[in-house]
Amino acid sequence: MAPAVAAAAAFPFRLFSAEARRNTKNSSRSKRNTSKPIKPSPPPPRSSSSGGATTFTRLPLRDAPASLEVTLDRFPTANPEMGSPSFTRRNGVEEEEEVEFGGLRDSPVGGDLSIGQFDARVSNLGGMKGRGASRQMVEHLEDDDDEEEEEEEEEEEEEEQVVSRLEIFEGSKGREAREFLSVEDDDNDDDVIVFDPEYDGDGEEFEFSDGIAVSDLEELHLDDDDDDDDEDNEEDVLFHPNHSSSDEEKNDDFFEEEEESDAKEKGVPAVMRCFDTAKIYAKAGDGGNGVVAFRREKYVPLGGPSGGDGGRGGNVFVEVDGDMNSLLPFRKSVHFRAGRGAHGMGRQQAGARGDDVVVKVPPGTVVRSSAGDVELLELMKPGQRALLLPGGRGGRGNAAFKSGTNKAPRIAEKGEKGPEIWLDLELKLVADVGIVGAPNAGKSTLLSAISAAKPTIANYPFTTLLPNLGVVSLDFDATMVVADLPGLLEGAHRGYGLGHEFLRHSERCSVLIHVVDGSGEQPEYEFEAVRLELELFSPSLVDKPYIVVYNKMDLPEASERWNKFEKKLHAEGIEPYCISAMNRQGTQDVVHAAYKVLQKEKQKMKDNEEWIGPENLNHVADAIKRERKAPMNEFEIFHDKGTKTWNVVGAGIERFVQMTNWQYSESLKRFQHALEACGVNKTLIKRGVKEGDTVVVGEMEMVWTDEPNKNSSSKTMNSKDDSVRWPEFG
Ligand SMILES: Nc1nc2c(ncn2[C@@H]2O[C@H](COP(=O)(O)OP(=O)(O)OP(=O)(O)O)[C@@H](O)[C@H]2O)c(=O)[nH]1
Ligand SMILES: [Mg+2]
Repeated sequence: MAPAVAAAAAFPFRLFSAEARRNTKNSSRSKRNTSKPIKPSPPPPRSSSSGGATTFTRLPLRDAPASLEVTLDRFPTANPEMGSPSFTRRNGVEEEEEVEFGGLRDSPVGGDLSIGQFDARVSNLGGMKGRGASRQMVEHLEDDDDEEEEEEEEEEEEEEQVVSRLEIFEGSKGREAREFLSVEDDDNDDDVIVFDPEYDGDGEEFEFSDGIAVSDLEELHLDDDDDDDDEDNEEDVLFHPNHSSSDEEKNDDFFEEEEESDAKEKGVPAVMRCFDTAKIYAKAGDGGNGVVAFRREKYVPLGGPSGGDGGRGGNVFVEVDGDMNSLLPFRKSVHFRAGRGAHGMGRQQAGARGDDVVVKVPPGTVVRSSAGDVELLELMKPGQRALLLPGGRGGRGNAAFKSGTNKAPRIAEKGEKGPEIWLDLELKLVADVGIVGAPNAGKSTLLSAISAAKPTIANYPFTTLLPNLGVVSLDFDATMVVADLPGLLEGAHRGYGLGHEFLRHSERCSVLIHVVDGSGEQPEYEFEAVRLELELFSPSLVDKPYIVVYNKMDLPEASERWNKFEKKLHAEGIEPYCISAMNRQGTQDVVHAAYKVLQKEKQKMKDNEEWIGPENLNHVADAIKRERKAPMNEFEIFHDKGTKTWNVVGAGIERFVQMTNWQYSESLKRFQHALEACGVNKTLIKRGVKEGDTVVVGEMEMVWTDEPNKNSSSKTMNSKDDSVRWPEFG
């Protein structure tokens, strides 16, 4: 049996990466609806401890056309035919140095590639030879998770197919690695050697005449004797397959202009619609990738692994800003993305943390998740700050994988993806007292009479379009906040007029002042109608303590009807006040009465608060953190008989897959070990998985092959390669 087949026996899957498809043009939306039949993939249920509040990026695994599937179907431990490729490092202009490697080699045009245990076929690179293809790939990898680039990607379909294939098989990436190199070299000569099989070296420091020997790095000897100009005599060998420039990604589209068209609500101007509601998108930063690097120092021939960990992604906070009084700023700023962590570097240098993002909201904002309409936070007091989304953990570099038996691990993790979420914000005004009533009743006039507020007053209905706030001072330390709300019409609860837009604000007021227009034809009827509207909108509103104020007593028609009105209300057990808001007559009595009722209400609320206890504002982030700690052996398997697909769903194992960097050869072995050890293979066999069935774990799709199973278990478990390390999540 050929070595390739022998190694394959240890692993019952043929792998193809859904991630590779993500980077393909053909996976774009326009393609999905065309010729290829799409196998429906039932979205596997996810366990979410945040009550459905948080959504994580999940790729449409089975939507991509089958033609793009990259299949790895042989896993040779070594390829004897490969020989020993070499690379040439050019130091300065003339000095040259050659280092020999064995193991991996790739062809610039096509043919067989082998990476560690894999053997894979890259077909027809066409005109995209060598370095050109590498550059293309890097450019698209940078745009990895950027939605805005999708349209551009559609235009460059053909090139991307090549890119997708290369992405799987390349051991290291060209341009970004080179960027890293050049930065280092500017001030520190030649500290780092970046391995790039595609790089032809024109005009830059290093040149590689052939592929990379990823599999045999222990034997690496980079003699530094020629480098007299190297001050610290230290050199790192850096493998960086997916080194994307974090600067570009950082907060680029912070406070992006909102481009999604507002869902038009009939007859309500945008300024009113957005005054107290907003929809925003928040995403915590992804963790930076860990890297594979090896220390190289003069007189230290085997410096050991020195790849640093990636930096943690930035967090998303929500903070109450006392200076804000509406959600209008969110009309323009919809997307809030925290910065991603920087990638790790050689010499065990960890990447920098991503920048945090603080979403500032006015007091009285209720935060809900758009999906599922789950209430997440209620932020009332200025200065309150909640950690909403914690940034992703940085991936570990190869230094972290070093062990007694594997002293030169060639494995590093990708950074963990930061969670993302769409949020509905709703502002409930924080007023102690709300003035309600029919349009033109004199509500704004009353507010202007009792406070320093200057609302617009005019003799026509719906003068007030947005709520006005005023502070009423009774004494040095006795104040209350009063809100004048837009007028209510009959049918307001069904959307007539404007009042219903703002009725919810009155839900938060402790006391209501109900203003009745005394000059109206039937003040009693008006009073009843408004009460009914409040009740229909929310029964809790009518239960609130309220004061009835009969206004415009200076007008003869109002004073004529007062007795009748008063009698009627007395019969209902209500004591109405009569005032002339315009002349400021009787308004102080109303203020004192309202304040008295307010004090009673506050005392009641205080008594209740003792039972509630302090609120944990970070509970959303806590739930996400808990989910991250989910053990790998807690998973569920869903079988779709129609498509012969087995979906393995579990937060732990999916996270493991997401953080696995498939471009390092040892990653597959580690994954293989993980599937075996956490019982996925066993469970699949128990449930009757058949040859050719598809197994989906997170972003990975695999095809099950029966044959190797017979003795796979023992082989895998007895694997001598100790580079397999269990992740320590947290
Ligand atoms: N004569 C007299 N007119 C008043 C009195 N209070 C208010 N008005 C008048 O009534 C009209 C409406 O007053 P506003 O305070 O704008 O009434 P509103 O209830 O705020 O009306 P909307 O905001 O449209 O719902 C204005 O022309 C005021 O001058 C009052 O006590 N006496
Ligand atoms: Mg008004």
